[in-house]
Amino acid sequence: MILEVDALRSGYGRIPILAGVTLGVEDGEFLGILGHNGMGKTTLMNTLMGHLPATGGTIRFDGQDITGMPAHKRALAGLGLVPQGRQIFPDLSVHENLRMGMAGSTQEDPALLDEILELFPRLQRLLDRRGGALSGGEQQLLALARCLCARPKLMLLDEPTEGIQPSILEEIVDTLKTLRTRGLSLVLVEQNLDFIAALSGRVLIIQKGAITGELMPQDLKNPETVSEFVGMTTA
Ligand SMILES: Nc1ncnc2c1ncn2[C@@H]1O[C@H](COP(=O)(O)OP(=O)(O)OP(=O)(O)O)[C@@H](O)[C@H]1O
Repeated sequence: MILEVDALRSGYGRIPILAGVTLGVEDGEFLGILGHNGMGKTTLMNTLMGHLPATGGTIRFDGQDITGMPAHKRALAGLGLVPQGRQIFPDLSVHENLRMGMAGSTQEDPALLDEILELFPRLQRLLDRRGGALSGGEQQLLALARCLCARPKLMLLDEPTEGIQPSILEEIVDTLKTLRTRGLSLVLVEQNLDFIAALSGRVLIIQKGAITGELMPQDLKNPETVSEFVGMTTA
C-alpha cells in the first residue's frame, strides 16, 4: 500500500475539521473522494501534504511514517499536491512555472521537460506565455504538469474541475489515464460526479470530516444512490 491514513485529525486553531479519517491507497490505485462544499476535502489534502499539522492519527507513505514530516520532505519522498485554485505563478511564464516544479533538483532536466510536454501538448505552444494570461483550464494543465516535474509517486488532486470547460476536462481525464498506465497513484477529491467516475477505481464519501461510505464509480450514475450516500442531487 502506498498510502495508509489512520484516524487522522486536523483543523484550524481550535476548530476540529477532520474527525478521524482512515483510508488506504494501493500502489497504482486511483482513489476518488467525493463530498460537497465544506466537508473537509481541502483540509484532508493539506494535512496529507503537510501544509496543515495533524492533531491526531498517523499517515504512512511509501513505507515510512510521515505524520510529522515537513511538506518539502514529503515532496522529496514522492508526494505531490495540485492545490485547489491551481496556485500557479501568474507573473512567470509557463516554462518558468515548470522549472519551479523542478526546484527540488539542482538544474533543469531537459529530458523530463520534454517528457512532460509530450503529455501536455497544449502547454508546448504556450511556453512563453505568462501563467496569469492562461485560461482556467490551461492553468489547471500547467498546475498538473508542474506537479509532475517533481516526479511524484502519489499525486493529490484537489477539485481540478472547478471553473473549467468540458473539452479541457476530457484532456485532463485522458492525460491522467496515461499516467495511470505508467504507475502513478492518485487521490482525487471532487464534487464533479462524471469526472470522479471517469477516473476512480473506488470512491469514498466524505461528510463532516469523516469517511462515511464507499461506492463504485458506476454507482455514481444512479441519482438515488448518490443522494442517499452523499446528500447530493444530480443535475
Ligand atoms: N483557514 C481556515 N480557518 C478556519 N476554518 C476553515 C479554514 N479553511 C477551511 N475552514 C473550514 O473547514 C471546513 C472544511 O473546509 P474545506 O475547505 O476542507 O472543505 P472542502 O470540502 O474542500 O470544500 P470546498 O469545496 O468548499 O473547498 C469548512 O467548514 C471551512 O469553513
